[in-house]
Amino acid sequence: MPGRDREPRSYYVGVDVGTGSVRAALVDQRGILLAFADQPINQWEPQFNHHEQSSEDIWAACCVVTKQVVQGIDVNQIRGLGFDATCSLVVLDKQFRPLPVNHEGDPHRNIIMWLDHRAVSQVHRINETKHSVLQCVGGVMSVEMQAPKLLWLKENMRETCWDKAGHFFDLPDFLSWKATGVSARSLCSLVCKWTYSAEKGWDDSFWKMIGLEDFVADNYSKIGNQVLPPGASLGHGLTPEAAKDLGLPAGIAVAASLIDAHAGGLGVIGADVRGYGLACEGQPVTSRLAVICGTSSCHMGISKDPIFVPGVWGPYFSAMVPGFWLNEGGQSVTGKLIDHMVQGHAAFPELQAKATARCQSIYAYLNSHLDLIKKARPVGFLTVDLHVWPDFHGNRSPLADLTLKGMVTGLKLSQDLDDLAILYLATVQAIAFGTRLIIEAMEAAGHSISTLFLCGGLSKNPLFVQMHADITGMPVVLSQEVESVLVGAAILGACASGDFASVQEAMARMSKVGKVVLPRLEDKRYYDKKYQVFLKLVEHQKEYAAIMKGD
Ligand SMILES: Nc1ncnc2c1ncn2[C@@H]1O[C@H](COP(=O)(O)OP(=O)(O)O)[C@@H](O)[C@H]1O
Ligand SMILES: O=C(CO)[C@H](O)[C@H](O)COP(=O)(O)O
Repeated sequence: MPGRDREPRSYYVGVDVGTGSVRAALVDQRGILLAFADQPINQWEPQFNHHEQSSEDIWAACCVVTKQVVQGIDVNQIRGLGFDATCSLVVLDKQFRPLPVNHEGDPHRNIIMWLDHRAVSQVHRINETKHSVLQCVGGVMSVEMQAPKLLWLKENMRETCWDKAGHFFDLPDFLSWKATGVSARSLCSLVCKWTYSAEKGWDDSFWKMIGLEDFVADNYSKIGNQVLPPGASLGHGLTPEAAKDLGLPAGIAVAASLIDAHAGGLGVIGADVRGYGLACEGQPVTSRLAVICGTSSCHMGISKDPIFVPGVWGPYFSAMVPGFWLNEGGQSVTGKLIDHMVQGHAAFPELQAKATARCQSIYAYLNSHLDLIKKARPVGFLTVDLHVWPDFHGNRSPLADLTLKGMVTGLKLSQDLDDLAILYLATVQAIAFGTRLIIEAMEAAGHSISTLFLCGGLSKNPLFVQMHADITGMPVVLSQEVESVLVGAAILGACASGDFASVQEAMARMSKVGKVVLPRLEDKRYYDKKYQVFLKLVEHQKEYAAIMKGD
């Protein structure tokens, strides 16, 4: 279109803090990524099930990647900035300095990560209260939420942490505070991880009942008594100090944030699907399930009315798409489990050497190796006698049982590359069966889902995507921009800038279909049989536990 290039362009910066790395992108009004940068972040595991990070490290990484993506452009064209991050707990003292969350007293490590399971005893006691707030987390609170972690700090680190703490932030809210000096919390974090209700606010009786009456007494000032919808513009925008750190102009709009999975949901769920022949075309957006697959997988389904799904978090009002209720199913380790299985196998050094020699990622190599050994049958049939139960870090949904463990049946004496490749395949399939179980629970409670929208690091793996299509029997939509979580973060920045009237409008303009992967329906019988075995595995695991508990 003549003259179009001369129009001043508007850019947004999205920053996404995942478990393993920080990513930033420069995104335009059509949702196109013009620049991308990433940087790994430190994690500490001082003891089993304790996982910690550093808010200073993470902020420094945000600054590095943001500076990289805006290099060479006129920064005055940047209209807004949005953050998303994992729902980890950041602890600061009364002067906003990091406080240690560990007995070693290392103040650098002031974050209890989302996957930290130190607060098992606390979460059991919280669940025993049967308080009504638990109805909005699937009936059972997860050890990965904030209330049990806060109680752990009070009971285990009273003098060194609890008494000195001035501010407890969800990581996405910490980032928006750091950028603007505004400590208002996002409705997303508070509703999904802190038991806040969009309609009723905090429930004093819950905090008193679990022994954290301290928050009630000081009017929730340490955990948030000002709450804003995701995408709302914060204060006066980017402070001069943060602007210098990030390499952006002071005063640009900064949005109230989202948890990473929720940003992924915004990045994919609103795309225009016309012309792809999908069952969700012409149907309400509630027929779509966004699945954000990174270290963990999160299954985000929305509805017009609240739906209570046992073992699935929510219903949360307006926590992702404004005006809709959200249910969030999840698997605590998916990418992390695949990495664990592959890296722990005896043939891993051989795999690494061969992949490096071919300049391929280990996963691209494994996928081509499976193609080589599958012979005449479809690749998925290589696991006819090898089955995996994937809950190596407990089950988040729909069983909501953190005592569950991983299982593998069908092991042989071989340790070669074929063996590694087939174990990897069985693990990928087990994760997809876990998704099927979550979808069945959501549908039994009233959701009606026809199409999956995948994003996150694992959606770059074609085998992972195809197995999700084959095992759920649903088409999988992949976005035009692989880094859809960053598009979601940029949508927040775009909303805060005022360039779009609503999150829905920004979603419709900025998220786009890239590719559709259809299920191989001819393999359905085989996967139905494997699913039967999958369900038997957990049944048997429970039987074993009962036998061992008996006299
Ligand atoms: N190109 C790829 N092929 C296969 N797996 C990938 C690829 N890229 C990332 N992954 C996997 O995705 C997971 C990390 O996803 P990511 O979205 O980066 O996680 P997080 O947001 O938790 O940091 C890892 O398990 C990694 O192995
Ligand atoms: O609990 C979650 C969202 O509600 C996520 O699992 C958690 O934030 C980690 O995300 P990721 O796997 O992308 O690192």
